[in-house]
Amino acid sequence: TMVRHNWTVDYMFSAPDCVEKLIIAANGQYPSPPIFAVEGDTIVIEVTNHIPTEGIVFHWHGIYQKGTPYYDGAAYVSQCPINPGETFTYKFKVDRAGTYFYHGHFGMQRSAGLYGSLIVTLPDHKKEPFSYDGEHRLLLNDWWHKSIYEQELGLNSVPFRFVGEPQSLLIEGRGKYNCSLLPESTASPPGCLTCNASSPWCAPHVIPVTPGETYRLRIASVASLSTLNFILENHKMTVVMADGHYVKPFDVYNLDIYSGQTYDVLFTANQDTSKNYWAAINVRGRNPLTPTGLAVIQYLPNPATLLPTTSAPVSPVWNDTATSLNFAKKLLAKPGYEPPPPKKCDRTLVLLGTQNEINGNVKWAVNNISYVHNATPTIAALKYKIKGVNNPVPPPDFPAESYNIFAPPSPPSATYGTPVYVFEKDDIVDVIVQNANTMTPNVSEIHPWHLHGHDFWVLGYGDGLYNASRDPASFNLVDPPLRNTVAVFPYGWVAFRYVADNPGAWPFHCHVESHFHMGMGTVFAEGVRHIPKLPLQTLGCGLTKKHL
Ligand SMILES: O=C1O[C@H]([C@@H](O)CO)C(O)=C1O
Repeated sequence: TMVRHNWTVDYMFSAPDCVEKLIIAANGQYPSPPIFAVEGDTIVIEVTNHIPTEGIVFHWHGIYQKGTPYYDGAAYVSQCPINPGETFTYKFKVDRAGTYFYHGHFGMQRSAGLYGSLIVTLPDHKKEPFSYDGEHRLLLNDWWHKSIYEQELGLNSVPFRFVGEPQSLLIEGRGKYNCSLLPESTASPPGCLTCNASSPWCAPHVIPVTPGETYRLRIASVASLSTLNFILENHKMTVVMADGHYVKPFDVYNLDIYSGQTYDVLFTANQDTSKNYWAAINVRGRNPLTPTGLAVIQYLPNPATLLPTTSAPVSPVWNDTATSLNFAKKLLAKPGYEPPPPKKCDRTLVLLGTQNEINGNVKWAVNNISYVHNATPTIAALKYKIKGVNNPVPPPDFPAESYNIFAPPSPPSATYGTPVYVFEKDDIVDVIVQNANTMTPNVSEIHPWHLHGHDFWVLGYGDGLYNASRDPASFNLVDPPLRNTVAVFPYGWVAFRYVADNPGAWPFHCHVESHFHMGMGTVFAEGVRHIPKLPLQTLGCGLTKKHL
């Protein structure tokens, strides 16, 4: 079946947390419209860019794009941005049921609010290995009051101005900023809107449940910066899926979700029916300065306005990495439902992620290359053999086994580049992402790494510097979980395996919006000879014009 949408994308004033600001939205809706499809459907989205001043693209996060790598929606990797006034049609198949989402993938458009849910359900003749009575979507994110243009300028300024910790946390696009914290001068519109029950912006998101019934929550994080910890007050959750793949079910009272990840969890409304409860998110992984994001679990027939009288649920302390790692290690593939990985790899790539400095600018780099876009999309450069686009060729290997990951880079040693790691079609590739100290002594940050066009098996995590002769022996080759985004913990490494069976050019990057914007990413490509003819509408920028 074809699932068709027609979207017009524009700027819009919006106040998701009661404070008005500029956002980007499709069809004047925030979050942008949800897409519902059945496994095997073809999704057709006709997008008109109504923004007068900038191009846009849409990335369909977690969708393989087999045979349509040019519709992956990564600006300057898989296509030219859609110019102001242009109409562009995405057309791709969704081949695996699960909880997904989409978002803008040009500049920091995701942080401007350009995202929505993409829910793929099973066809009638297939059944989930679990049962439930109803379901709810929960798109989670962190929120700033500055526009992405001010944020972007700050990131590119000398001295550096970081985006800082978010002002609010949102659940399904709703949150509530503590307006009393705003300076007097900005407390009138367009600043803080009146926070009262009659203002639709200031009401929390509501999750209605019938007592006794079991619900599936489709949780997705599109956060710009924060690791979020999700809690259902008083309710136990059973984790059943991660990034659209079945896991061995296990119970939790809270869960960490990194930007770019999704979880499907089940819970039963089995608490005191006279009350409503909080669904909550807190920041973990960074010293939090942001109040808890809250939604209401409404036990019907209680009114949604019956707010819990309890205080906001509390998450494990932000820097308790052992708890995060413990949760990460509980995620194992459900046997019989997910394929195990191939037993051996053809190639191992070790990638070192560092914070760095280039001409006074704070940057992030992968193997000392800080990623910058080239005006010619990588997929076009590969397909049409346009030289000089993806440099350096070949991109560098891991700098040195003797690199000191426990100290700031010394001397800062990154350069700008537009690398592409090219693999043979069907190569089995192991990737080790090595974390290190930032420019600040004794600081190493969490990074959620996302690969386009693929899922990968998460083979293991380790502390300190990866040891190629010792560590592979510890890899889980029996039941590692499949996913598209995985966190690397402070001063540690993460290893995953994937099969390069999807001809195309696929970004591999930190899903923290500012970090990717500051260069923390690279591109993998495979099966270059098999890349299909590129639709004209994806071209028309950089040297592709000359080529055409
Ligand atoms: O990219 C970042 O920059 C700051 C800090 O490292 C320098 O101000 C921070 O916390 C980041 O995640």
